Amino acid sequence: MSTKTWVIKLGGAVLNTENAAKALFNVLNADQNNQFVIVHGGGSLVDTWLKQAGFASAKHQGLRISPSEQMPYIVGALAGCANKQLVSQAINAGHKPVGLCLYEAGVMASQKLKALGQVGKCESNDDSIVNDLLKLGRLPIVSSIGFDEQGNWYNVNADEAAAAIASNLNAELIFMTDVEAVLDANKQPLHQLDTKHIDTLIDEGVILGGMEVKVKTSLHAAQHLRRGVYISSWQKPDNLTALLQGEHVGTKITP
Ligand SMILES: Nc1ncnc2c1ncn2[C@@H]1O[C@H](COP(=O)(O)OP(=O)(O)O)[C@@H](O)[C@H]1O
Ligand SMILES: CC(=O)N[C@@H](CCC(=O)OP(=O)(O)O)C(=O)O
Repeated sequence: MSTKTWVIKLGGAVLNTENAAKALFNVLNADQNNQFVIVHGGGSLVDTWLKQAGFASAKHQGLRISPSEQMPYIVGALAGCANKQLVSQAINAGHKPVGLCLYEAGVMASQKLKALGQVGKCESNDDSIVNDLLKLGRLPIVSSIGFDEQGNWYNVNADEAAAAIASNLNAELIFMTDVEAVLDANKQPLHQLDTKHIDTLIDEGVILGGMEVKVKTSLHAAQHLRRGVYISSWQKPDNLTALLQGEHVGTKITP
């Protein structure tokens, strides 16, 4: 079997369940045929840190409005605490992780929309150290903090960050979130979704918030990568085992 590179995006809520990330890292340890890059969120940790610092935080279409004065807390939570909590669990599971942000992973950022403050969008380039780290047998764990050419920092949605890295690496892409699949209006899991179906479900308000960003980003990635992208749950490590073996678990977003 030829070696594939997989980008696995972990929703930040994985950090709220003790050792949930470690269980996923154990799955990766059992797979010697493939190589892996972890991209992670941490939205719930950012919520907590901003609240503790006395800031109100608002979202627009699933993206956190990120004023400059809040960025030290956002960067601290995502590139600092969340990243290092995952590094800690990866070491404990027997990996040799390296904590990175988008810059080292070869993804430059720029301001998405003035009204959103320091929210960044991804502008990929090739200057990445990820492949070098993979060759050294290291496990890259990438936060979604990005920089532009002037060194300004940005808060990038972690799903968009994962898609940009998967695109750079031409990798398989899995989003591990806190629900087993994208759910329909009756809360039943949807096994497959394409453009038309996604547009309808968003228009009907069935897919919203963070999931709206995730399905739109998945669709864009699936079109760019020309292959299916999966949304599944980190709550069951067996899901990850099955996905790595090519089984269909959760929702497959097709180009
Ligand atoms: N149709 C839907 N199916 C499943 N989850 C949905 C749907 N619409 C909105 N959501 C919400 O999206 C959440 C997942 O998005 P998000 O919190 O951004 O995840 P993550 O942090 O893993 O990126 C779910 O917990 C759920 O509350
Ligand atoms: C711009 C924007 O919305 N950034 C996100 C980055 C973290 C994230 O995406 O975390 P999850 O994957 O856990 O949701 C935020 O500040 O919450």
